[in-house]
This record gives sequence, C-alpha cells and structure tokens, in this order.
Amino acid sequence: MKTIKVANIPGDGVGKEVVPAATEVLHALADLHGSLKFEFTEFPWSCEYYLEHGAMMPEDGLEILKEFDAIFLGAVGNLKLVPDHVSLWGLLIKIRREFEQVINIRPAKLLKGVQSPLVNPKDFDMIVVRENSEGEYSSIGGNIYKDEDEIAIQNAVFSRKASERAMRYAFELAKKRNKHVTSATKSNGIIYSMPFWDKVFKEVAKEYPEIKTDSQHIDALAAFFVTHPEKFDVIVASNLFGDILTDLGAAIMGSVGIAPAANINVNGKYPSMFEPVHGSAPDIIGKGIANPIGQIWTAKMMLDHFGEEDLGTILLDIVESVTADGFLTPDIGGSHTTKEVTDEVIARINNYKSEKLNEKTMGYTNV
Ligand SMILES: NC(=O)c1ccc[n+]([C@@H]2O[C@H](COP(=O)([O-])OP(=O)(O)OC[C@H]3O[C@@H](n4cnc5c(N)ncnc54)[C@H](O)[C@@H]3O)[C@@H](O)[C@H]2O)c1
Ligand SMILES: O=C(O)C[C@@H](O)C(=O)O
Ligand SMILES: [K+]
Ligand SMILES: [Mn+2]
Repeated sequence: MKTIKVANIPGDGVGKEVVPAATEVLHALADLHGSLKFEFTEFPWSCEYYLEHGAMMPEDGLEILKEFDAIFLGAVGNLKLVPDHVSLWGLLIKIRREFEQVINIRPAKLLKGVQSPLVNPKDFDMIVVRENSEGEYSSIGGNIYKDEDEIAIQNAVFSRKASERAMRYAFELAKKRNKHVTSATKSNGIIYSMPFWDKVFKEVAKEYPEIKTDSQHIDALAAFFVTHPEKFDVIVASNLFGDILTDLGAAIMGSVGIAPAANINVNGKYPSMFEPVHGSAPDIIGKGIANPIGQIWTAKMMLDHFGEEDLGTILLDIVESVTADGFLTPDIGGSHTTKEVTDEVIARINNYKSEKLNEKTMGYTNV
C-alpha cells in the first residue's frame, strides 16, 4: 500500500468548501486504485485562527508541515478580519518561501462543456511557469514620512539563480509538450530587472536548440492571451507577471474557479503545495455554489507529482465528462451546487471502478 500523507489547509472562504469536496474525490480515487491511500490531517490555519491566536499559523507550523508528503491548500484571505498582505504573507506566501516552492505551475486549457468568454477560443492548451520565490514579491523596502510626504519603497529582486531555474523548468516542460517557450518581459519600461531577465532567457535558450522561443512584453502578451491563446505552449514569467497572466488564463478557460496550480519544491527538501489559482471568493461564501473543479484539478496535479499520472488522467477525463454533461456551477453558466458537481464526479469514479471490476475476473482494480 502506497500511503501519501497530506496536510489539508482549507484556509478561508470557499477554500473551506472546495477542499473537503476535493478530499472526498481523492478518497474515491484511492479506492479505485486499490493500493494507494491518502492520510489527511486538517489544520484550521486561517484569518479566523489569526483573530484567536494573533498569527495565521502556530510558531512551529512549518515544523509540523515538514513531516507531510504534500500540502493541499484552498485559499487564504478575509479582508474583513485581517489585511490581505498580513494573511497571505503569514501563511500562503510563508509556506511558498520557507519550503522553497520556487516554481508555480498553472495550466490553462479548455474543458469540454465549459464555455470560454472568447468568441473564438480555438483549442488552446498552455502552461504558465511562474517564478515563485522572488521578483516583485519581496519584503525589501519600507515606508517613511507621513501625510503628504509619505513614501513607500518596494524593491524587486531578480537573481540569476532563480530566473535560470524557472526558465530551465519551462524548457524541460516544453520538451515534453509542443517545444515552444514564451518569456514574459517588460524590458522597454523596467530597465534593470527585465533586460537582465531577457539576457538570462537568451542564455538558457541556447541550451535548448530544439525548443522554439520568443519574448513578449507583458502588455502585448496579455492581449495575445485574449486574441490568440492557441499560439502558446509554455510561458515563463516573473512572480507578478505570472500571477496576473494566470488569472487571465483562468478567465479564458471560463472561470478562475476551475484553474489548477502547484507550488513545486524542486530540491526535495520540503513538501510541495497544491492550491488552485483562485482566492477565497468573498462574494459567494456559504452559498454552496463554489466551483470545486479548480481544487479537484489541483488534486490531479498532486497525483501527477506522486507518479500517479494514470489516475490523474482518469480524474481529468471524468471531470470533463461531468462538465460536458452540463453539471456546472453558476460561475460557468450552470445552476448546480458544489455538492452536486462533486457527487457526480465521485459517482463516475465509483462507476468506473465497477466497470473495471466487471472486466476483470481477478477482482482487483489497479489502474
Ligand atoms: N492563492 C490564494 O490563496 C489566493 C488567490 C487569490 C486571492 N486570494 C485572496 O482571496 C481574497 C479574494 O480575492 P479576489 O476577490 O481578488 O479573488 P478570488 O479569486 O477570490 O475571486 C475573484 C472572482 O472569482 C470568483 N471565484 C473564485 N473562486 C471561485 C470558485 N471556486 N467558484 C466560483 N467562483 C469563484 C469569485 O466569486 C470572484 O467573483 C483576497 O483576500 C485575496 O487576497 C488568495
Ligand atoms: O499573489 C499571490 O500569489 C496570491 C494569489 O493571487 C495567487 O495567485 O496565489
Ligand atoms: K488558492
Ligand atoms: Mn493570483
């Protein structure tokens, strides 16, 4: 029996609705597999936890998480309780940083039955590699003076090491895909970090002569995501550019509620963290209509990470059959609830299992 120990952090808002849903789905998949087991331990770390304890997680929170194989997180942020920069830097970004989850991979592609807001989306299938450890997200800077003299200084950090690392990750991914890497830049306006980023990109590209490359300024690239998303394969971007591009990628898929993501620790020292692109969705909390697909697809990325690609493929195929048959939450034009969509996915996993059982006389169901 292969056991994967997962730390569940539902977090805030709809995170508390979609993490339990995707967890149920993972249990059903483990059952289908036959020799795979998930052991989930849930942690209540969130903005509510902050109000009670004065911190988003306990002091030894990272020590606790270190013992797990993976972290499965929903969303962090409740502006009514805690300022966003405090909650995110106290939990989500803290884990990304301290656990050296230096790469954030975020695919965007069309799901059957989900209408893109684009009139002619063609058949796009791309993946954004977001540098996840530095860039525009830095704690270097400060505030000085008051009132009309008040000043905020925020420095961006671009190291050769982290830039090369993200780019190499993108090229390695492209090798297994359509052999095309696009770099998101802005070297016409940002005159130190972005020309540096371009230089490093050109150097890394030389190591991969079989991969087609191009560089696009982020403004034009954002527009191309809308006008020609089918032209992209792998896109490598700095932390902030990657953040913005992936909400856009999610939007052209139909909703940020379906977009998956994985924060990857590449040196094996700490667990990776799987959490969808979307946030806590304050406008729909408690209505039971949060789309669970972003979190479920994120679970597929977790399966892939642990070498269970076959099971991951079965899951995504089942999700697509569910959307194709019209089981859609309101964000993608339907009227189904989180529970109805989740139950349908689970029912189809169980059906798949009985079909396989009927096919085999042996009675075991390894997929
Ligand atoms: N990774 C994260 O944990 C993360 C990501 C983004 C935002 N946030 C935080 O979440 C809070 C809200 O941020 P925001 O409003 O900018 O972004 P958001 O992603 O929470 O919401 C944007 C829009 O998308 C919708 N949406 C999001 N997830 C959905 C789902 N699963 N199903 C259906 N609709 C969904 C929302 O209802 C809203 O209309 C803030 O506190 C923010 O800091 C956290
Ligand atoms: O800025 C962030 O990274 C938080 C959130 O917007 C995300 O995309 O995970
Ligand atoms: K999230
Ligand atoms: Mn974001």
